[in-house]
Amino acid sequence: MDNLTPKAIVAALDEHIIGQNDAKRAVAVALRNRWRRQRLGPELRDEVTPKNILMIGPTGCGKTEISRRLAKLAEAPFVKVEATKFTEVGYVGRDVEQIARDLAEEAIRLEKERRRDAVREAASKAAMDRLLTALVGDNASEATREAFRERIVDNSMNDTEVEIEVEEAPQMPFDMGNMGGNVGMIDLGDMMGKAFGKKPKKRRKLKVPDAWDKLVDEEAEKRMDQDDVARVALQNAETNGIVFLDEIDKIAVSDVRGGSVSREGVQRDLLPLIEGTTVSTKYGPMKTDHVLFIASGAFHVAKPSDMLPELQGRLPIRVELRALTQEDFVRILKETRANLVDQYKALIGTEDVTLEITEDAIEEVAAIAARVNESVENIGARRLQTVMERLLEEISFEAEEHGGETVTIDAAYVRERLDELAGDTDLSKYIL
Ligand SMILES: Nc1ncnc2c1ncn2[C@@H]1O[C@H](COP(=O)(O)OP(=O)(O)OP(=O)(O)O)[C@@H](O)[C@H]1O
Repeated sequence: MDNLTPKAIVAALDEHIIGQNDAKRAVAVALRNRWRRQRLGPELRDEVTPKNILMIGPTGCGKTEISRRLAKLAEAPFVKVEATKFTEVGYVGRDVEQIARDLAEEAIRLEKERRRDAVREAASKAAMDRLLTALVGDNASEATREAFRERIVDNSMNDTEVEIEVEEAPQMPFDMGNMGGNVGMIDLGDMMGKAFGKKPKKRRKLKVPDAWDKLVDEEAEKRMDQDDVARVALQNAETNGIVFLDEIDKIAVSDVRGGSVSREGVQRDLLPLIEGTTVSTKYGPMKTDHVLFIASGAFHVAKPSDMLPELQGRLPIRVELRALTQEDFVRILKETRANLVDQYKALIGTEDVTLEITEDAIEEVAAIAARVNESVENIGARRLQTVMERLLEEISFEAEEHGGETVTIDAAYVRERLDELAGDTDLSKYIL
């Protein structure tokens, strides 16, 4: 974290996201401010609240991607929520607290992943012991066990089924769907586990690889101090958590009637969460005061000034992201790390086929994506996915018949595969 200066953060984001410099700078500063806050004395530290960000820009231009990458860089718990979800029928006010619970859940997952390495070896050994006993019984000789072990390791038993005893959360005895959003607090398995000293077990028949995964999981869990995991994770969610609130513009316009929940109501419900409140999670109470909120929307119809004043005040940093151009598409295809072109090359490469995509083919793909965005609907860089998939459909389908060959995609091939589709608005609507 010490090395993550704003410049270093922007440089890291640059590897994945083309353009959108204002947004990158804003999130970089927000992240660095957290690090700075940790360095303050206790009195001041509690006063400094995150400067939440409002990202304004059309769909598919990198808003989520920047936020997600930022979280990954900081190893911070991250959740994405559609604000419109809370306007649906059946919504009860407190549902928004589920956002904090989801963040806690994500922090737990991260913390367990972090600790998994330390217990991997011991967990694998114990899992193998249990798997072998399930396969050959308690009384088999060491030689038999070893023979089976080798067969498991070299994947010869992948289709074999085995019955193992696994920990299981019991079925819900009644419909908890009616209890609104607070179900997240209750884990019946956990409760019963605590009440009876351990989780209930159940015999299940699984394929050997699935049984292996399940057993390693269980053995790893056993070796972690769950209370400590919860404590560290909750603290991480509180100080480093990032919530991405998409489609905030859709709840900014004044109310519509009939069935749906008041949009202003949703804004009011979100406020305490953003201002800082304490939410009860199944791991304990979680404070949201220092969670970073990144709200985002296209704001084609509503304007940021249509939001409740209190909410506007809580999203003080405004950044605009611009719609992507054909030139951006070329760069996205060529320059970003693990770009689509490299992905397809690698995938097809596994069939021993060398896939070449020429420069002018990439230019042509970008031009077609831009054209379809203009004529059908602008879905930004997402269009590249559909166009590339269509372009490579035939090669993907037949690849294994061309082992050892080199397949070259040039501009002529791109035009041949896509021109007609791209030129026909009706067809593009369905296919590209
Ligand atoms: N500027 C960019 N550079 C590289 N890739 C991009 C860029 N913008 C978008 N993408 C790619 O396009 C896809 C969609 O982008 P993203 O999820 O960030 O959209 P968004 O702006 O959040 O839109 P929405 O509000 O609809 O969710 C992602 O796979 C992302 O990698």
